[in-house]
Amino acid sequence: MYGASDPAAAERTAFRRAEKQYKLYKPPNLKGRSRSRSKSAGVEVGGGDLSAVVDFHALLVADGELPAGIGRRDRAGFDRPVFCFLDRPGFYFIPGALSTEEQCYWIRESLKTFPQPPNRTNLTAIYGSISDLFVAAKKQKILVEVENSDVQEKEHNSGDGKMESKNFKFVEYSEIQKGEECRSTRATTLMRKLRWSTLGLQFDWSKRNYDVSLPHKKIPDALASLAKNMAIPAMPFGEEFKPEAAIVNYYGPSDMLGGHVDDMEADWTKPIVSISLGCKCIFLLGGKTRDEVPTAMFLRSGDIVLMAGEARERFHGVPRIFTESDQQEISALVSQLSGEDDCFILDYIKNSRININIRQVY
Ligand SMILES: O=C(O)CCC(=O)C(=O)O
Ligand SMILES: [Fe+2]
Repeated sequence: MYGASDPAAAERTAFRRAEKQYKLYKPPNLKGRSRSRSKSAGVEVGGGDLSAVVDFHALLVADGELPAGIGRRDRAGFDRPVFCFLDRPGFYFIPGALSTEEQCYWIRESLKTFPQPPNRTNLTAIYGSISDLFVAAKKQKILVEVENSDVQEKEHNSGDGKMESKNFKFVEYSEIQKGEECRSTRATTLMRKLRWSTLGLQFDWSKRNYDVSLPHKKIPDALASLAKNMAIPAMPFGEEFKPEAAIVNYYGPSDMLGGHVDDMEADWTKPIVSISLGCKCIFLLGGKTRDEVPTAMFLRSGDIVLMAGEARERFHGVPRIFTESDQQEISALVSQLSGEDDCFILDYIKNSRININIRQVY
C-alpha cells in the first residue's frame, strides 16, 4: 500500500486529520472497550462520529430532493442512477452497480485468478512468482524454500541490482523435513498477506510507473467489458474507455490506504473505474493538496466509483474498513457464499475488502 505514514506528519493537514479521525472510529457497541481516548480536532478519538459521511445508498431509497452539493449525472445509454458532487467535477458514484452474483464472481477471480503469474503481487518480491496460492491455502499447504527445483523458479531482483534465484514450492504439512519449519510459511498466512496484484500492464511500485517490459496478459475480457460499460458516465462523448491495466487492492481489518493521487496514466480525461467488494469502508475525496478538508463517503460491496478529469488531481484514500459484524454490511454476500466450496472465500471476505481499479494507461 502506498501513502505517507510519517507519524510526526500525521496531523499536519486536514486530510491527515480526517484519516486519523476515521481510522480510530469505534462502533458504539465497542466504545466502552477502548482504554485510551484523546481529543483530536474536536472529535473524540476512539469514539467518533460518522454523521458527516455521505451515504449514497440512503439517497437511492429516499425520494425527494438531494442534499445540498450532491447531484445526479444523467447520461444517454446509461440507465443506472449516478451521483456526483457539484463542486467536484469528474467524480461519479454508481451505488449498487454489481449484483450479488457479480460481486461473488469478482471476489473469486480476485482471490484465485488475479494473483496468478505473470501478474505480480506484493509477494512476488519476496518469493518470486507463486502459482496457485488460493488452491494451496484451501488445502492448508505450506510454502517451503527448496535447494534445487524446477518448480516455481523465478529470478528476482534483490534490490541491490544483483539477480537472485528464489525457489519455493507448496508441500503438504506432512512433507516438511526436520529443520525446514523455520523457512516455511502457511499458504493461508500468505493469502492474508496479499496486499495487491496487478493485471494487464504491470505497475512497478518501486518506480511508481508502468513497466511495459514485464511479461503480462491482457485484462480479462469480462473485466474489460464491465469497465467499458461502467466508464460511460465519465467518458468524453463519442469515446470508448480502453482498459489496459488494473490494480487489485486487498485490505485486511486494520489496513488503510493513505491519501494519494494517481498520476501515472497519460490521459486524465479518461476515468479510473474503481470497484468495491466485500466489507464496507470509508473513502475520502480531498482536494489538490492535503490541506483541503476531504469529503467522506461509504463504499459498499458492488459500488463503483469513477474519477476522471479534475477529480484525478484530488487526493483520495481509504482510512477505515468495517469488519465488525454489525458494520460490514455483507449479508447478501454471506447468503450467496453459503455453499461448502465457498467457505474459504466467505471466511476471507468477512474480514476483508477488495478493490479493483481499472485504468487506461495511454
Ligand atoms: O480502495 C479503494 O477504493 C481506492 C484504491 C485506490 O485509490 C488506488 O488503488 O489507487
Ligand atoms: Fe487511487
